[in-house]
Amino acid sequence: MEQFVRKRLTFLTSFWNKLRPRSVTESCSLGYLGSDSVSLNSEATSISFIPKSSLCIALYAFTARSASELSISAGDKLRVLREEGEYVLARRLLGEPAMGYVPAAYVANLSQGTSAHRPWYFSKISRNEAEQLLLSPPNQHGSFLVRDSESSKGEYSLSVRNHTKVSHFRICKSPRGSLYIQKGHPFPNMEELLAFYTEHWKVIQSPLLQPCSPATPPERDGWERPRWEFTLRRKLGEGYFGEVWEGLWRNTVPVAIKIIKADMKAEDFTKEIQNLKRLRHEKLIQLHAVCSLEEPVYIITELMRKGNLHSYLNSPEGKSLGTSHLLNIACQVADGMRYLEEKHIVHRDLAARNILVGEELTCKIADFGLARLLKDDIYSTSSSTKIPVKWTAPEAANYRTYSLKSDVWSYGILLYEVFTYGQIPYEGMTNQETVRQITRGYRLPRPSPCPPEIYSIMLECWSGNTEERPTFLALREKLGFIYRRLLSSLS
Ligand SMILES: Nc1ncnc2c1ncn2[C@@H]1O[C@H](COP(=O)(O)OP(=O)(O)OP(=O)(O)O)[C@@H](O)[C@H]1O
Repeated sequence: MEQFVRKRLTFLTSFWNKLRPRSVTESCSLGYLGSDSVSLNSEATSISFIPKSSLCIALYAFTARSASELSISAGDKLRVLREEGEYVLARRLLGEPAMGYVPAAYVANLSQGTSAHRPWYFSKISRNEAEQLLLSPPNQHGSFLVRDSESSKGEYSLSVRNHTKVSHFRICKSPRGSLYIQKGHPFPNMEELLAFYTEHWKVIQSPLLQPCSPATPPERDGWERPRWEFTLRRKLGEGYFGEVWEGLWRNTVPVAIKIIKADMKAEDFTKEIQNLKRLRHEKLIQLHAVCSLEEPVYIITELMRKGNLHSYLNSPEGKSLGTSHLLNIACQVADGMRYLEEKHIVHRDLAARNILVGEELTCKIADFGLARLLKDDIYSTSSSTKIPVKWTAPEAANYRTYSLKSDVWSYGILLYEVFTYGQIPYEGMTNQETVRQITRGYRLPRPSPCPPEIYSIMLECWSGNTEERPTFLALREKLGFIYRRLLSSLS
């Protein structure tokens, strides 16, 4: 009834307000949802009537990458419905009604006072954090912030950068609520206190020139996903960087999840991630996502159900493959390598153990941990990275000079693995012996199921003269031709 009369008989508003003052809850939540021009003071009032954690402001712009995410602009007001890992589910309060996930680090709780209207208020940061922030770019001499005092609850501290140092001033609160730095010089609110010391900065010998800039947003790119989206199902294997699990993405998409060991150096595995991010080809393992903002880091790639090619060739299913299937595998790997060749990327660890097998004999190249972009067609390393000697060309094993031609040598060894159903090359020989024999001109013998035509390709790959080794483009064409000819002879 009251609502009806208020709405219809607006000229009686002042009378109604005297008779039955409107409830604060009602007016505040309406103000919040319906207007963009809510001042900080009115926010402060409304916050006490709506669960504190739910009202937030966007600190940075974020562009949604999927239908489940919400694009926001810096300054947008949001209602956070729940927190999920590194993301929050939020509803935009103004403009087009929209809801979705945004990174938690991109929003700040309004009850903590972070607001476009009080850019100098940094609420819960510590004295040390304040110093670090003020002393790092883009902050400079005269940058300042107000934070909650660590030692006196309910009071504040003013931190000001003075050239290369930071000075801190306690802002005390009198029993009547006024604020002061110097006893006997109170101000009714923080704005007035700061206005006074901005003008009379000499009193504190620290000029207040500009509010502190917040830290730049944490680096995120389109690959970063919240961890809760992934569930681990079954351990598939283990490598140098950690365990690999079969898992599900959002309970629907099957994926492989590499869980990086906590003691791994970030620079080592980030190389693999960077390579996966910039390469895309149907014969290269596809990166789906990463969870890299906290440990353990997850690298999520497509799931190849039949595991690595070396184990697969040794399995009953692998052992039953005929020559045409083996040739098909060889063609797929050559195709993936041709793509890397085109991009001037040297893999450095091409071997059957680093090829993954999926349904219908799909093969994809994996393990880009050692892959490098070639500057002058040759990559030299002085580091003593563990070398898979039996797969490595002599010039790379002896002098650490890697090139696409050393990958071609490794490809020849991979052909040998394929046509021997996963036998170890140079079986019974040590690494040292292998290098010695190779340098003397020894080459692996032709495996019995291997057609002479394919064996002569292997020998070309193992030419001592790098120039005489074929390119991957030539290998793909030659093997493709032999494969098609074989298929037509079978049909
Ligand atoms: N995407 C995937 N799909 C299915 N199985 C996988 C996938 N990635 C890895 N695996 C399995 O997990 C095993 C370990 O993989 P991982 O890449 O960690 O190590 P690796 O290739 O054996 O060697 P390295 O120590 O050089 O990393 C692989 O041999 C393979 O069997």
